[in-house]
Amino acid sequence: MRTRPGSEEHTMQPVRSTRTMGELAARGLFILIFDAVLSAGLWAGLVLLKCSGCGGLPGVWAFAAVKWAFLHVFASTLTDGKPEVVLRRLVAILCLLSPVFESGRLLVRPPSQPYTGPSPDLGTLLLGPVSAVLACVVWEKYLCGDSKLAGDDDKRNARRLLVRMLKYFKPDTFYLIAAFCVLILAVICDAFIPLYQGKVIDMLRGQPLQTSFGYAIGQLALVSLGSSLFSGLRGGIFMCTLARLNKRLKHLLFHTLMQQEVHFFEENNPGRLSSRLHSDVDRMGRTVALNANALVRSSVKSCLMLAVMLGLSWELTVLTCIEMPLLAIMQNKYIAVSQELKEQIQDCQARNKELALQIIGGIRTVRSFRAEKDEMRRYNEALDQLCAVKTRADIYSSIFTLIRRLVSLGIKVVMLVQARALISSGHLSLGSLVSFFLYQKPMSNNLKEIMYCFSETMSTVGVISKVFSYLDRVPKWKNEGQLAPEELEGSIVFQNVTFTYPSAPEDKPALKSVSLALRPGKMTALVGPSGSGKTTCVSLLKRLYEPQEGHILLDGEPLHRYEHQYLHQKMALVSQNPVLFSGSLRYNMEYGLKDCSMEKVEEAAKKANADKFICEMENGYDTDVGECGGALSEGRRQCVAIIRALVREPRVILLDEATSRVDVEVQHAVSEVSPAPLITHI
Ligand SMILES: Nc1ncnc2c1ncn2[C@@H]1O[C@H](COP(=O)(O)OP(=O)(O)OP(=O)(O)O)[C@@H](O)[C@H]1O
Repeated sequence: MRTRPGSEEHTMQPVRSTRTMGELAARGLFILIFDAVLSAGLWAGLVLLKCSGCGGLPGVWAFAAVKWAFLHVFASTLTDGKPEVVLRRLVAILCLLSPVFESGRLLVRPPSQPYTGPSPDLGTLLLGPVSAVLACVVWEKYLCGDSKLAGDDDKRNARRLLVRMLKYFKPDTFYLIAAFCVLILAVICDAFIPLYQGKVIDMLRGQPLQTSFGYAIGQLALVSLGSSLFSGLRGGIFMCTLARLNKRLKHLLFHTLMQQEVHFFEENNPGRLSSRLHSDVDRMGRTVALNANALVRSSVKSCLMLAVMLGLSWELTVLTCIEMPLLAIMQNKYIAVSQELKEQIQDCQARNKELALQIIGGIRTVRSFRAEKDEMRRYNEALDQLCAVKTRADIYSSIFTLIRRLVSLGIKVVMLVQARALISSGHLSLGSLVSFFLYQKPMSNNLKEIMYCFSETMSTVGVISKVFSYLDRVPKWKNEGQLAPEELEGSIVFQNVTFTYPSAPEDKPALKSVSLALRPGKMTALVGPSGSGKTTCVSLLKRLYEPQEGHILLDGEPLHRYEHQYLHQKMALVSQNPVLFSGSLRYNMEYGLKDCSMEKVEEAAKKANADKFICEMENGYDTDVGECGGALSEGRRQCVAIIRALVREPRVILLDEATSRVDVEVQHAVSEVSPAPLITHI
């Protein structure tokens, strides 16, 4: 299997290891000294120019921006142009602390009191660097940790996988453009609904003209109608695009699976492959498409709402916005933990599904050994494991929800206090406050949705990577050739063939330097004790595996030079346990043949002495064989498999203990009609 995209990056030497902690601390100290020099320079300048303040809050923000640029250049010079993340973080905190603190001071001051600007006392000057260093140390030591570099690689990897996933939407570009246009129209209408609601409320308080009241109601009705119409259209187009993507991806994955060598299916059991094909493809398409939709919708809506909210009250907007970074940090931590748990849940679910399939599929064996209780216990244990992981995930989720709600509640209380002050000072009308609150809930929902989309998309990365690893898998077998001669004699030669099953140890070959020749038109029997390699010879002839050494020649040409379809038509196999597919007898008999006439099928059935029992069946050749041929006896299943081989008119027929359960007449008939049968297990 190919390596995961981006996995080569894990071999990169982390920057941190090349620079010691001592060096980092020294660089941090230099940055702090330079910051102190810049701050002292500002105050000295203000004193010399005899300025009473530094230009109010805009001045504080402007100085912070200039300081950021200077400190960043200084940090780059110290680190050969590549400052560590921790140093960049230190610079950012040093520059942001003062303006954020001053903005908060301006917000919580009583409206009657004028804003005085920052004061140059020693305590305030020291507080900035000390809190910045503390914040960086806590972040590095307890929140970020050594896993950060690996995390960066994972994120890069995730981004690459998501970009690749988005490329699969290319054939639906037209649908997507239409969906996003309608989405933006829906969002614009949505964003203006609370504003018009507030306007209508303000009009209810005064004595407005009938016409202007009707006009306001009309505007509200119009945006509401637009919102409903465009939202419906958006949903419809997105779902349609998603269905098309799912179909494409499933087809592609199924096609890739069909190309794989037999050993791949021995390594990956059918339950897991089926789950990848159905649940995982569905999940990855749904997550990426719906999250892209939600992300764009929420982002556009948030920007529009933010603009309207700033217009209503910038003070309340700033308070609303404080909630965001806090929630983002918590969400980030939660994603890291929940992602791991989600993967564990998926693995447990896949195992349980597999176990149930195995037990139900083998119910006859289970019953005949009276092993129901054992199997119930096994399944119960598997369910307990799943339950334990789910409980852990639920506990983490509850703790996260609790903390998130407490933070929101605290901010809401501060907002109410500020709103009261603004209304009493006449800076805010009641209608505007109602509008603001009508915006606030959807705004925070939008932000939550953006964060949720991010975490949900990240948690699907594991699933996407597994599906892509199957899509990228290069089958480990030789490409088929083009040889398809009209005349084929059917002589087979094994020349010094050595073969070890891929899953077996290398020193345990199933065949070792085997040489044999099968002459055309003659019956050859392979006889040997159990495990001596008779079935292996047949599997190699059918190219289910490739020998590691030696050659198998058909009419003097290596098998892989023959065209796939041709080879399997000329060399038909009836295996030990023939597999039939759900459907009619006829469907199973002409399986894999494009234009097979009924006459051919009947002729083959007659040759195998089976037409009598088929005609006796209720619907003759159209009789349903049940799931995997379960409605037929084992002998009849073998008969159908023999007819399936004969209908191909093969030059060589391989009977791998294929007539063990059929009547002597059938056995005789088969050996008579087969041009060159190779019979094993006689
Ligand atoms: N899919 C497989 N993976 C690994 N080893 C295998 C596999 N199939 C068979 N073997 C091993 O290869 C050897 C030859 O097996 P094979 O089935 O060819 O023997 P056989 O002569 O047909 O036996 P029997 O008469 O019991 O059917 C055995 O040791 C068997 O355990």
